[in-house]
Amino acid sequence: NMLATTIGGRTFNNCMMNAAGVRCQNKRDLDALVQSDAGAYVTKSATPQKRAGNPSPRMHTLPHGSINSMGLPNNGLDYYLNYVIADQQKRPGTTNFLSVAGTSLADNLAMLHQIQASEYTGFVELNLSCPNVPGKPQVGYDFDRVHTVLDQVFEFYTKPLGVKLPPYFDLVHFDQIAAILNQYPLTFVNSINSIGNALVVDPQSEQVVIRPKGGYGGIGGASVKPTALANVRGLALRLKPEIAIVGTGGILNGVDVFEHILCGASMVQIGTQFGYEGIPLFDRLAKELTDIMKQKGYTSIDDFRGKLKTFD
Ligand SMILES: CC(C)(C)CCc1c(C(=O)O)[nH]c(=O)[nH]c1=O
Repeated sequence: NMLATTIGGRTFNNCMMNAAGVRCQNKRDLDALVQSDAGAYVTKSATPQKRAGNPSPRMHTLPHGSINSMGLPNNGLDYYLNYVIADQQKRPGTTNFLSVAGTSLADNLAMLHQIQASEYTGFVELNLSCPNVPGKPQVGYDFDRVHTVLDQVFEFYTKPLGVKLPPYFDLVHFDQIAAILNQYPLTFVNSINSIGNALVVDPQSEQVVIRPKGGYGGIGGASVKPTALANVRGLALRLKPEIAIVGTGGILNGVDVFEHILCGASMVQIGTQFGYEGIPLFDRLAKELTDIMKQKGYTSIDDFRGKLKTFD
C-alpha cells in the first residue's frame, strides 16, 4: 500500500504512529493504538520503577500547541516490557517501539540489560532528553555524555535501538551529534522531542499555565514544525544511510507528514495533535497524505522521501 515504510528490515504498513508520552501510558491506550490504523505504537518512556510524575496541572494543550512538564509518569519498565512481549506473541511479525528514559546512566543500562535478556524482538527508543548529572545539561545537549552512554550501551545491547533527540538550533550541533551517532550501529534516530523549557502565560489570570518548574515545560504542536523539519533534514543530510530517521514535531495534517518525509523521515510520530484528536487522527492523516500523493503521482513514500529541493 502507498503508506508502507521499512526501518531496520522491518516493514510497517503505515508510516505514522504516536509520539512517546501521548495516549500510551497504560494498556487501555496501547490497545487502542493496536486496534487503530497507526503503523506502530511507542510506549510512554519507562523508568525502572513506576513513577507518579509531577503535580498537576502539568500539561496544557490548545488546538495548535501544547506545553508539558509531566515528569516521566509511567508504570515502570516491567509493565511495558510485559505488554510488548505479549503483543508480539499475539501479533507475530509486527514491530513496535519501547521507550526508555532512565534518570541516570545506571538506570538506562539496567533497563537495557533487562530488555536484552528478555524475549522482546522489537525496537527500543532511548530517550536522550533524560536528565544528566545535576548541574549538567540534559544528555542530548552534552555530547561527551552521549558518547559515554552509547559506548556503554553498545558494549552489550544487540537488539534494534534508536535514540530520541532534543531539537538542536545550531548547524554545528547537527555536525557534532551526527558525527557521534554515525559511530554506532543505530537502527534509527527520532527527531525532535519537545522544545524544552518554554513558557506559556495566561494574560487573563496573569499566571503560568502549568505548576511544575515555575511554568517551564516542553512545547509541542504547530509552532515547532519548522524546527522539527530543520532537525529531520539536518540529520538526513549527515547520518549514514543505515540510520533511519523518525520525524516528530508539529504534525497536524497530512501535508505536515508529507513535509517530514520530504525532509528525510521514514516514519513520523504525532504527539500534541494525537493527544487532542485521538485515534481518528490516523484515519484522517492517512486519507490526507494518500490524496496528496495521488495528486503528485507518487505511489510510495520512497518516491519522495528525502527529495526536498533547494534553490541551487
Ligand atoms: C523531560 C523528561 C521528564 C526528562 C523526559 C520525559 C519527557 C516528558 C515528561 O515526561 O515530562 N515530556 C516531554 O515532552 N518529553 C520527554 O522526553
